[in-house]
Amino acid sequence: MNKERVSQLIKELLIEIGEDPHREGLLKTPERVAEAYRFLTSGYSMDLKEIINDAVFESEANNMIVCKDIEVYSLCEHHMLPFFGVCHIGYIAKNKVLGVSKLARIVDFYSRRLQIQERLTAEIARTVKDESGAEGVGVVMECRHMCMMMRGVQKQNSSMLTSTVLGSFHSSVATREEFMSLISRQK
Ligand SMILES: Nc1nc2c(ncn2[C@@H]2O[C@H](COP(=O)(O)OP(=O)(O)OP(=O)(O)O)[C@@H](O)[C@H]2O)c(=O)[nH]1
Ligand SMILES: [Zn+2]
Repeated sequence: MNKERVSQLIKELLIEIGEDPHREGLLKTPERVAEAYRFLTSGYSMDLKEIINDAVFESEANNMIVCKDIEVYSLCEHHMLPFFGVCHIGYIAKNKVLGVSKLARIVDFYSRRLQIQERLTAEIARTVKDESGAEGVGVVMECRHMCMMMRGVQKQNSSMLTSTVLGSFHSSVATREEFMSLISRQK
């Protein structure tokens, strides 16, 4: 991302919305916004191999591994407004487990981009499966979309639930139910 070019575009945007980019409070705003967008879209420039960093460990575990309530912050690709919530990931290992932080890093890799929630959910599931070699993966995400809250239809309390199930999570009702019951447990 060219920070100078983005700052210039934000300055022009400020003028178009009726603001004065020369007033004191806005002097550094174009640069701040450019920096914020650099972070919020940093997924485009991340390298998946670097993120995983070979943190895949031999394990005899062949039971279900679940990491729940991973925070998600993304931008909807239609309005470039935030959607945010939590992501739950489960997988059944096949002789290998992923470093647990890598699940959250995979979430950030795909969420720090312009997204729709359905694609984000599917990309996370596919990557967890590919990187861990798991026999099955389930991902459930629950998010609230600012484009539905602060504009448009203005619904403050609705949230969107998406899920992707692959391998044994797809073929076995019992596996899917075990996953759903684990992520529904109260702390
Ligand atoms: N399925 C899905 N839809 C999304 C997501 N994020 C935003 N949207 C929807 O994308 C749609 C875009 O609809 P349009 O009619 O083209 O745009 P709009 O006139 O701004 O729509 P409204 O939001 O209804 O005012 C809206 O229904 C949004 O709610 C997402 O992650 N998944
Ligand atoms: Zn939107």
